[in-house]
Amino acid sequence: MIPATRRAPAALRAFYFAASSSRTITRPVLRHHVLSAPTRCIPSIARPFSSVYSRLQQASADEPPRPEAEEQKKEFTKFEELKQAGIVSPKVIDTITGRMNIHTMTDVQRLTLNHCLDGSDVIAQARTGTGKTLAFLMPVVQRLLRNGDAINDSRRGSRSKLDNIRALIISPTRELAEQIAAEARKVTQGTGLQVQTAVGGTQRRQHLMQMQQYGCHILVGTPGRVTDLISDNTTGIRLDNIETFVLDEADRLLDIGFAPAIAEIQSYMPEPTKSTRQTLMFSATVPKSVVSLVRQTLRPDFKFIRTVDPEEAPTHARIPQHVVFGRGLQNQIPIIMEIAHNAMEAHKKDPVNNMPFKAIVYFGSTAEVSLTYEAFSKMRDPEKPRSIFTPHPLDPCRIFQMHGKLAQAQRTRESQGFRNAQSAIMFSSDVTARGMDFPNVSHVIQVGLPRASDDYVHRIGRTGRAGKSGEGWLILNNDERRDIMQRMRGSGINLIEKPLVAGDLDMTQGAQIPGHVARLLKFVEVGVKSVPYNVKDATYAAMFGVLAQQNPNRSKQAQVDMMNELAKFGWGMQEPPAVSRNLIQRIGFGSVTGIRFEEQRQPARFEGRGDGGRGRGGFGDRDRDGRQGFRRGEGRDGESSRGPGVFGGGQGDAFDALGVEAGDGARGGRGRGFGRSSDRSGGNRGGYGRRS
Ligand SMILES: Nc1ncnc2c1ncn2[C@@H]1O[C@H](COP(=O)(O)OP(=O)(O)OP(=O)(O)O)[C@@H](O)[C@H]1O
Repeated sequence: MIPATRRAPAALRAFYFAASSSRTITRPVLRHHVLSAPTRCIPSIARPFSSVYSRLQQASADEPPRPEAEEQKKEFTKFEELKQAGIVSPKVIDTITGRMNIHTMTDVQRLTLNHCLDGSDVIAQARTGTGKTLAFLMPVVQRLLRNGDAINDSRRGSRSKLDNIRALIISPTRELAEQIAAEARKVTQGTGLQVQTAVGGTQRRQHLMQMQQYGCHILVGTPGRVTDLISDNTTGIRLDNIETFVLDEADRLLDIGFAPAIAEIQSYMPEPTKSTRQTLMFSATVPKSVVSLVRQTLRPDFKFIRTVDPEEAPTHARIPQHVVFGRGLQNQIPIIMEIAHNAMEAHKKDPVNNMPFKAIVYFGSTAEVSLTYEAFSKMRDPEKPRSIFTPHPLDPCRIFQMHGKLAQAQRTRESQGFRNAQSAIMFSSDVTARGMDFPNVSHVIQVGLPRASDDYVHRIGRTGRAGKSGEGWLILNNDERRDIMQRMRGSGINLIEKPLVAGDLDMTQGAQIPGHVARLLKFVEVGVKSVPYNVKDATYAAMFGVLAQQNPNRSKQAQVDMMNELAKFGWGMQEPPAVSRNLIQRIGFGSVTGIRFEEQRQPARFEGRGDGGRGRGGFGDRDRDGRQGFRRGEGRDGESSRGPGVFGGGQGDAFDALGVEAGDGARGGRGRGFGRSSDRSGGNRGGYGRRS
């Protein structure tokens, strides 16, 4: 609840709605600006930094004064020039050019700097990975240094230090907030400015104590934790002195999920009409709906700066974007494996022209992330001895996962691990899709279309950052070919179709496949079958919503048929997982056939079986020269040799029901997993038996 005194007054809200006199600066102007004489630019850019210059005369003593007339003619492209011209503090520039090794400004940095410095409200749109963070951090820091009083709080008591927050930067995710804070700490090094974080998950008390001890001039946080701290009177955190409010990934923060929190945060700040507080909004995507929203939030004379021509694709032209079609959902994991294998081989053969394989793979649900992560983590070569010393088939590529259901400590570990890895795959939900600057990501692989085309742009933007190379892959189903290709072309994205062996395989039939892919499928088989039953169960349930959203044109019956094929031939289950009848009715799948309901399950004691007890689907024996037959006869491999299990006839095993580890399918060929009774972890290991 927002305290009455802090709610935005009606007059202010009316003010937000006032007609805008903002100016939009788009790419054609930029081209002109960049390519021709700067003096012929539109006025606000043609006098770069002149409007800030007079104020800079009052800046700290280490900034040399410069003649104003000369400044007006200059256009700055190098950070060093900003120092020489006295535009930005030498300390800040020395850090950027020295410690961060960044010398030339990007378009968005150059075009927004003077507006940000002179206190204007700005909304800026620039492609992913083009340095938007520095574009807002540098002026934020410079404004604080210019008004030198910000730093003089060393004699304050611990509580009063918390009402000296001068800049608040909000980002939609914890990892992004931490990343921005890390960059802000670099930029402010040696300036005396304190940067603190307020992110959800953990460490509320610790963050507060740190703020009380060291003070806080720049607070970087997520909407939830920031509202939590400012609405709690006991924290002493106040936003009365905020000079700059930054929304990174602004379009995301203004959408329905975050908008109430952002409005609440604003209600604790000085009104823009009665103060010099500025608001800066940055994103790679600024849909029309957001432009009308920001008119309500920014001052009427805000500047809209775009370095992306609305007629051009919002993704980088240098990043090839491939699409591969699979025969069914069961082809997805083999396709990812083939992409990984091909990229690793290419790097081995020609390391100069091919980056080490480092990929982020996006899915529409957390459950799919978990399942694929489990499968890839547990892949191994069944022909090699099972030991902790046996290398993973994708070695040296490391496997990570990232989604919102992980504990914060694990999120941090996974994120750091992926950041530092030379070669890795991170299976991820959209929690990493925006803003995350993982170095040297060579591939972004999207499994199915994301919710919105803007999400596609942000996901792809995790590769090809700061001028580097990279490639995008989109994995779709055959039945989406026409419809989705048309939709993508409509949004200006040029997808290049790239057939892969693993995409064309009919995994419901015996098939002749090339040796190298057959080998990969062996690894996939071990991995997929090791995924615990509860993970497959959750994934199956989640896919009702995900698939319907990804392709609303597909009939519900066709969708369920595909999901059932996946369970059988992709996950090795005899029957698809059972789902709640209520849920199915609610989501409108009531008339679809082929869905198994929970009441059809056997009593719980018979459910204590891992996948091994049930599976007999798509992965099967291979003959010696690497050809594989997919459709198996029952009883041929480990899982069915033990009987069909809970879904196939209720031959449950008391051991299973008790959750006791009774064997190891890989070793003993008898395939036994555990299930739902007490020890689910058993399902990770058991149950895949004999192979020829
Ligand atoms: N002028 C520059 N020259 C070269 N590299 C830069 C420059 N400015 C920033 N960078 C680097 O570029 C990378 C991407 O920057 P940043 O994360 O700010 O991109 P972004 O535009 O915010 O991307 P996104 O839209 O994904 O949030 C970072 O590693 C950053 O250090």
